[in-house]
Amino acid sequence: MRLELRLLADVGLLGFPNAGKSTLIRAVSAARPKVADYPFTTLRPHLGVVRLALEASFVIADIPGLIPGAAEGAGLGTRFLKHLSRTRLLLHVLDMAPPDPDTDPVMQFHELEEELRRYSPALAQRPRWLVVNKADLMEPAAAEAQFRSILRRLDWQGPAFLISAATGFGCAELVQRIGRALPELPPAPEPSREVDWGDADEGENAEYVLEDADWDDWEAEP
Ligand SMILES: Nc1nc2c(ncn2[C@@H]2O[C@H](COP(=O)(O)OP(=O)(O)OP(=O)(O)O)[C@@H](O)[C@H]2O)c(=O)[nH]1
Ligand SMILES: [Mg+2]
Repeated sequence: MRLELRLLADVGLLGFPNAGKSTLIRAVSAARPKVADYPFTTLRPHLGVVRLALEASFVIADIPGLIPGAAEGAGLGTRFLKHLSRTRLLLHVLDMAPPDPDTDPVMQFHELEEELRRYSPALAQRPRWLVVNKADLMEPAAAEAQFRSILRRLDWQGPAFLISAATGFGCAELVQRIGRALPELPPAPEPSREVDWGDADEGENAEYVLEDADWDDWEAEP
């Protein structure tokens, strides 16, 4: 048996490095993960509490970015995705204006989705909203046109938001919509087995999970 610590969050952020996940969690919560213009700034998960009106709140998790090949361990791999296993909603954060003109946000979307599917088909089925970030890098009309073009090329049918995590544009509407949607979303799946460790050091937003045994590790009795 293997003992794992998992963080508990309602909403998880998914995206390539530099998409602006940490900037977004800083914009909507008191969490202060580091933000920088190089990939893999975030090296471990961070939780932020988003406070809404009327005492309501939800917890959002920022995890390290994923890159193509993450399922085989490229970059920081996919192991941090386990912290999203109990979320009820995923936000797929896309950089709408990557610095390299050859980088296509729609291609990046498909690449990340592929890594997610390879990690866990169940997690890939979880409700996922599209968050198109860095709107401030373009004139408003151009940003809107680029947003529409991304949605059209993805044939995106679900909720989608044009935001700027840097200026806060669109962020209030995003968190309000999340707050309204969460009560309607299916509950997070229960882990197979849980261990009650009382007041574990990691606080109320963590749980220990006993993973099923890998029987290949066991030797047969003589
Ligand atoms: N102009 C602009 N820059 C942004 C915005 N959001 C993030 N950035 C910049 O993009 C870079 C990456 O931002 P981060 O928030 O660190 O990105 P991340 O997705 O957390 O990256 P990793 O931790 O490496 O996965 C930083 O230089 C940010 O200042 C935005 O809305 N507009
Ligand atoms: Mg980050």
